[in-house]
Amino acid sequence: MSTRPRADDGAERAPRRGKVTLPELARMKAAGEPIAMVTAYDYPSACVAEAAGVDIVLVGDSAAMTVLGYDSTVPVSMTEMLVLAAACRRGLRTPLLVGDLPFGSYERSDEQAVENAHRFVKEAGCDAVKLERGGTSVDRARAIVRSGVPVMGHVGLTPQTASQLGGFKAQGRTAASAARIAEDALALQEAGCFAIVFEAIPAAVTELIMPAMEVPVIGIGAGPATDGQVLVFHDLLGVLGGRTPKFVKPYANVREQMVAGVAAYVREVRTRAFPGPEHTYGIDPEELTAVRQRLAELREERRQRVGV
Ligand SMILES: Nc1nc(=O)c2c([nH]1)NC[C@@H]1CN(c3ccc(C(=O)N[C@@H](CCC(=O)O)C(=O)O)cc3)CN21
Ligand SMILES: CC(C)C(=O)C(=O)O
Ligand SMILES: [Mg+2]
Repeated sequence: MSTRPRADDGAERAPRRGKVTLPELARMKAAGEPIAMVTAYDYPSACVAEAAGVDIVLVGDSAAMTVLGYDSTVPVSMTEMLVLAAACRRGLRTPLLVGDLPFGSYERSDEQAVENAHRFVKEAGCDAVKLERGGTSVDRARAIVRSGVPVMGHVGLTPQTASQLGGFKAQGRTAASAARIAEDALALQEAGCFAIVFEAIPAAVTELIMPAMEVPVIGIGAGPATDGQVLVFHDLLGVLGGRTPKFVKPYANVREQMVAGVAAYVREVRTRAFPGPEHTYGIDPEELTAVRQRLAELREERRQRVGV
């Protein structure tokens, strides 16, 4: 029947019909079916998202911190993002694939924004792109949509400009800040964004804005009122260890398992318990005799050449 990849724990939801599209996401919002989004940064994480039945995969610029080791999202380049996005594409069939435009790749002009959006589509096979903030980003979003590429907006805590926001801190905790978030979200919606991420916003503020939102809103630290949720792959699986944002729920502790696995390997290398016979190639005894003879001949030839 279905040739769709399946999670092997059997705990997965009902099989889905096919590729997730923009109309499908709009239908899910209208039907009140929550949208599940996760980040991915490479082929294995994309394969996991596919097998788990995720609706939207975001190649997040959080890659700067989760897989490249930077201490903010600012340094990651378009070139780096394209490598990661293309790897994700090769692991995905079903979810919508969104490329996160990195800091510096869309602010300069509509032309720059359209060019880099097209690179995500043409060079990495993305279905859509995401950009941060209101203000000039609203014009960039409009330009990219008009150029034929779907755009996801992102308001609230916008990590690319976190220094202007006082760091990685929740937003919308004053009337002025909450009103600004609402205005930015509405402007992005009017610019043609097919969905908007709300990040690190009080749940009560999200609830007040939601009735005005006609496109799907995907929350991360924005409470339960949104149309869907997104988390960073490495956070929800506990790949990294160390501090995680307040909104993260750890569903696994993969780092512990990875360290234990590598440590067990190191132990067995040192005790020569690995490799065992089952990891070792055999050879036909007659061939082995011929090998022995041939090596003896080579040794003899070498002795005569070099002397000794
Ligand atoms: N691994 C990872 N996960 C993320 O969700 C993520 C990144 N990296 N990198 C970019 C941003 C940074 N993010 C963050 C980081 C911290 C908080 C947070 O909850 N901060 C606390 C403490 C702030 C403080 O120091 O006062 C808060 O209560 O707001 C939120 C979002 C979200 N993004
Ligand atoms: C957390 C999501 C929304 C993001 O922008 C990222 O991972 O870069
Ligand atoms: Mg991002």
